[in-house]
Amino acid sequence: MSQILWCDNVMVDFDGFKALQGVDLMIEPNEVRFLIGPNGAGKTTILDVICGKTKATSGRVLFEEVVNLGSLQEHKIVQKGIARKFQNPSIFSQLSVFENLELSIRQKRNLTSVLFARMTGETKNHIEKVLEQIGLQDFVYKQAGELSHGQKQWLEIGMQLMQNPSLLLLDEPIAGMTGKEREKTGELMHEISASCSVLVVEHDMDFVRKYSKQVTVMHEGKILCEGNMTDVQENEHVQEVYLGRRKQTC
Ligand SMILES: Nc1ncnc2c1ncn2[C@@H]1O[C@H](COP(=O)(O)OP(=O)(O)OP(=O)(O)O)[C@@H](O)[C@H]1O
Repeated sequence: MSQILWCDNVMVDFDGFKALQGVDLMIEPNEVRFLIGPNGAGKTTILDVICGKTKATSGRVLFEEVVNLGSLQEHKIVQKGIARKFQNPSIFSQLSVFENLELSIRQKRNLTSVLFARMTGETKNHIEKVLEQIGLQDFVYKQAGELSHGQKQWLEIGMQLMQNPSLLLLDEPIAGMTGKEREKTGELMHEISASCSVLVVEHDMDFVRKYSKQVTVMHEGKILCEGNMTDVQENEHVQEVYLGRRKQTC
């Protein structure tokens, strides 16, 4: 498969305001792609279109080359393998780390049946693998509400990973984190990319510089440029419109 996601000429018009004006974006399997741009550039809107929260006015979003996401409801898009972690964690504070992960398994089960059902070995293995990935193996029985801010964010990433996504959308994942937590999150994103592409919206340029390979810059609802961080920093249009200056480095 040559690409996991293809946004093809996507337009979004909010009552006459063109938030996206023909966005073309391709994400490859196992890629970590950073999406940057000034406030109002359309970053969140493109994530909203991908996960079905907002419907494109025109254009297509193809997933795994064949599935047109535009025709699907949000929960169907999740079932197809697209997970999204929003900025504010939506963990269950009263439940343990383990229970939060168990609840996230992609199955049509309600809370009671999940808590009281006998767990298969496969499920346990999956939870253990995710616990290790997110570095919470020593906090299995800790109440989620008692975790640190960074740990809560990782738990929520883990909850998304329990669904075995092919594409994970992250919205400013390091906001409010300490230096060490940021580092761990950067490493985690690359670890995750072994099994899943990651599209991450981020404002922290130091973090982007450190952990990016490919960066897409958006401005006024369009893709301004793409490339590695060095290419992006040297691009005059980026310096002009994104950074508001010319011939300087970001
Ligand atoms: N539901 C809506 N109705 C009208 N305008 C909207 C709506 N949602 C977003 N917009 C506008 O669309 C533009 C793009 O917004 P978006 O949130 O995608 O930008 P962004 O790049 O994520 O910005 P930020 O970095 O500040 O979060 C903005 O001008 C915003 O005000």
